[in-house]
Amino acid sequence: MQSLSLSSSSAQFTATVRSNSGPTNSTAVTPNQLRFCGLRREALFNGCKSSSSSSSSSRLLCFKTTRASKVIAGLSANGNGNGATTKGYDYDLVIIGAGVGGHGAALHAVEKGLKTAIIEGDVVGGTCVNRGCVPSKALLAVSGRMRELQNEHHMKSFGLQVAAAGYDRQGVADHAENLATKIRNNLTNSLKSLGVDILTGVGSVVGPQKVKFGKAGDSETVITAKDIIIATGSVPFVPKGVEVDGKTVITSDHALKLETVPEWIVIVGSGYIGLEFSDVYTALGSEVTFVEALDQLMPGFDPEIGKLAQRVLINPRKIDYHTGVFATKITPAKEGNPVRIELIDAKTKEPKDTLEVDAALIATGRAPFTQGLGLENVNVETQRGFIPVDERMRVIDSKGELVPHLYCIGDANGKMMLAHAASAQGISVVEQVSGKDHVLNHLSIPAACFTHPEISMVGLTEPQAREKAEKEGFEISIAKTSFKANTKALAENEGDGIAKMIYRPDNGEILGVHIFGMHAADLIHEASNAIALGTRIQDIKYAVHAHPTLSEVIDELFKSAKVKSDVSSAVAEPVAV
Ligand SMILES: Cc1cc2nc3c(=O)[nH]c(=O)nc-3n(C[C@H](O)[C@H](O)[C@H](O)COP(=O)(O)OP(=O)(O)OC[C@H]3O[C@@H](n4cnc5c(N)ncnc54)[C@H](O)[C@@H]3O)c2cc1C
Ligand SMILES: NC(=O)c1ccc[n+]([C@@H]2O[C@H](COP(=O)([O-])OP(=O)(O)OC[C@H]3O[C@@H](n4cnc5c(N)ncnc54)[C@H](O)[C@@H]3O)[C@@H](O)[C@H]2O)c1
Repeated sequence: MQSLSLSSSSAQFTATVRSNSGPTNSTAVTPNQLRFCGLRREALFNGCKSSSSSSSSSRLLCFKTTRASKVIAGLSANGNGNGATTKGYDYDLVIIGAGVGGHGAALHAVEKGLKTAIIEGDVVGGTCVNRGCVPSKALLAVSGRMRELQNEHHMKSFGLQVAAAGYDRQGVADHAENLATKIRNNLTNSLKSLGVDILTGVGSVVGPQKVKFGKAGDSETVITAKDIIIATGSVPFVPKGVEVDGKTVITSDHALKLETVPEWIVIVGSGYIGLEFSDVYTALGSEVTFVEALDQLMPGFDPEIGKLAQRVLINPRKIDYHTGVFATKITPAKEGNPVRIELIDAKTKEPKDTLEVDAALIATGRAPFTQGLGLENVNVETQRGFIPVDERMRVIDSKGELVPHLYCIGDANGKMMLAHAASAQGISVVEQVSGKDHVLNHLSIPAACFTHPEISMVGLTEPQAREKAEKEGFEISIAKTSFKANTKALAENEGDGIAKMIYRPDNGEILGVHIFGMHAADLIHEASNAIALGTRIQDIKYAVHAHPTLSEVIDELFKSAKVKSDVSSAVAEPVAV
């Protein structure tokens, strides 16, 4: 059971308010009162299965003060910090959780002139910055280079000779940690410089437009806000029967620290995390075995892209796999015995195999971090832990009605577990609370897997588009282009790759775009922006792309589509200049 209270007896925690409108709002804190509590994330969010182990990045910076509520009153009365408060409330907007979702919302709120506070129980930046996107991309930057340097054939094709490539594990781990620290500081400073009040402690909802934060019990502070956003994120999901010890059976929280590079590691789950870590581990010399519950690897991707990705990212590497099986019991290595993994058939549930390996990474999805948020005080029941919301991120109560002034964004609502989706949802909510209706089109949000080469996508997969077309009675067509025909890709000796577009030939609407190839993660935005802005193929195909660039792969994709009524609405009459 999760509960948002402190259990560590050594932990002395008192809440405070840091007003960031300037360095001088001391809010009863003097430098000698500032100290590290030495609390791990688990201690703060007691019982939560986040499995973070102790590190500077997962410690809580806490301040000793007992004057928090006075400070709040002072802030409101003075109109100190960002914006001017709506009459009768301490803040216009209070956000619980300073991950990328909360951070994006806070920045936009200040731009809109809202007096804003953000409550954080751990460190600013949340999963993405401290235990997700940021450190993982640092490791992937290393794996990309290692892979290239180790590929003698690839190097020779450029006429290059490279001596055997090697790496220093601690150096690689430091690169990831340093990057996380840098980005965390950047995020914190951006909040401070805009005058967002960072309130340290565990936040929860105590009633309509009312939030408390701090240590559960004696030193909590209640604040009021015209609007409240819950942005409390997620933690690794660990299936029943799996014993995580943080050393030999690990989640991404541990893997990102790269404390070891096991000779043989099983990765349970071949989604984003599994795939990205397979890229890292194999580049650093590990052998990988995937265990995937569904019948194919990478089940979340467009099947055609998945197949090609398997040919390039899995088959030629030191990777084997078991599909259609569940890992039901995983026991960490102890007393000289290896990690033991018991597999059952996903359909018949019959025992299938037992693997004995050096380590196992559990990459079976993420669980929302929503317990202990006081949702019962506003009559909200979670669904498998996720907070139910409508298309405007407005929280829905147990009777199916909207809870006024309460929103939930990011991983905690489960709509799309991506950093930029969390932030975009936050911005959308701020637009609404500032008086402008806004609905985010989730089908225009791109996603990318940062393997070498990368995979990216936006909108529907081909099977999803076919299903929709059948239901709604329209035709779909597919266009494809290859990186093999692209000058820049060939100059880089990176011809492995395709771009695929699913579209409506009757009106030129783009339904989905999927790219596998060099820099696919950067290339997808032309398509995602087109979908977001409602741009049709017959218009975008006239846009000019620099030569020679990888983006010509996408240019060719648009140009090769066959739209029946090929009448451009955007191409203006020729103008003499
Ligand atoms: C290994 C890995 C790699 C990833 N890579 C990518 C990627 O490349 N691109 C991408 O788009 N996404 C990636 N993601 C997903 C991305 O990290 C998440 O989608 C994103 O972090 C969600 O943001 P959020 O703001 O909803 O929640 P979080 O980032 O989880 O932030 C929630 C914050 O709320 C705080 N909090 C929770 N409860 C309370 C409370 N009661 N009171 C106060 N504070 C509280 C937490 O401490 C945390 O700081 C990755 C995830 C992982 C695990
Ligand atoms: N580059 C990125 O944007 C990026 C990178 C990492 C993570 N993420 C986000 O983090 C979230 C979590 O990533 P993830 O890879 O853990 O989840 P995921 O949902 O992408 O993949 C989980 C995989 O595990 C399989 N699985 C689940 N239970 C299993 C079991 N008991 N045995 C065997 N297989 C099992 C599922 O079938 C699925 O293929 C994702 O939603 C993703 O959006 C994004």
